[in-house]
Amino acid sequence: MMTSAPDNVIDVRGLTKSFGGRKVVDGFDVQVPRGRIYGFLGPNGSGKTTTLRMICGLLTPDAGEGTCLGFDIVGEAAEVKRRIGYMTQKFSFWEDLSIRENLEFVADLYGLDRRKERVDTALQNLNLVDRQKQLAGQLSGGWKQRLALAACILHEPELLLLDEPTAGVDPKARREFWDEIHRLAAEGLTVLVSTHYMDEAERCHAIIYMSYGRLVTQGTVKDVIRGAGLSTWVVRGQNLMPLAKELEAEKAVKTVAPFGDNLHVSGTDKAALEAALKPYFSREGLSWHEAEPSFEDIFIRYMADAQDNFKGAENGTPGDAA
Ligand SMILES: Nc1ncnc2c1ncn2[C@@H]1O[C@H](COP(=O)(O)OP(=O)(O)OP(=O)(O)O)[C@@H](O)[C@H]1O
Repeated sequence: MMTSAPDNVIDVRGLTKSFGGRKVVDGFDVQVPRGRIYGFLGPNGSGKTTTLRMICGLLTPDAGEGTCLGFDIVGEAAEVKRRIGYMTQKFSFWEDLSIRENLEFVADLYGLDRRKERVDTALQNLNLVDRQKQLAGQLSGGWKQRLALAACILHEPELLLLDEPTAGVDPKARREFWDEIHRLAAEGLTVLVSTHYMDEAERCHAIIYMSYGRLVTQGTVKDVIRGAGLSTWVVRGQNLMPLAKELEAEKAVKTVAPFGDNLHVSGTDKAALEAALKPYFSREGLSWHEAEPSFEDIFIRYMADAQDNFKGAENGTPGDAA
């Protein structure tokens, strides 16, 4: 068993996993310090769920090693599972039980002591007290997701692994959910949360970006934006899509993305990008200015890079390209 720095709640190295001979996680390293919220990003199928499942002892890696909460993720998987809260993409409830009854049921299922106290605390923390008698089957997406989080924290875990917990819920419910995540982190809970939402990534202390089973970049949002070495120009005008097509054909242009009446045009070689765009500057009806790349520009860039690196891959995983 490897030793973990005590402040790193998650410390895994070289995690590798194949399904049917196809490598979906490939030598993945990650360290997450205690009390921090880490966002886990990457395109669909990049291996995030598989990684989360290896970290929490639900899936045995083919190679690599590591600790979660100081326990070996393979040899002591049962200890890891006992101490974490894992919210999967598709959580389910007993639809004809009330919110309170669902939580009581979970508490009984896991043989938890202090059942009433735990359920009351979870209801209070997730603002579910007034709705505790409502049937789970009648709840909207946002309330269901709150109930799922309440069920996840009932056993007072030290680490929460959340797999796209807010997919499909409205911005207000998402904001409330994130308020709760920050409150829990302030109490010392560590959170690793996979998401496709850029605004959620920006709410994290740091992010980890994975593509084709590999770590691409990690750090604070600011670090990641700076480290991407991307230059962005914004062009404003009407009917920009034909122009977007022209710009995409320019070698120095990595990505072109429309935002209302604007196009964000990005490249990794600042001078080459400016030289390529110069002939367009004099076109009538367009105004150009250089801008800070947005977080989304960075991710579109990384996705474009990954596609270049794995050209020929049949359905978007590294094993396909091999
Ligand atoms: N049990 C399994 N058996 C076979 N293939 C699997 C299994 N689990 C995952 N995969 C495949 O591994 C790849 C990575 O999947 P994974 O769910 O880890 O990605 P993800 O990054 O979480 O994707 P998403 O953002 O869409 O949830 C996908 O191609 C998926 O089909």
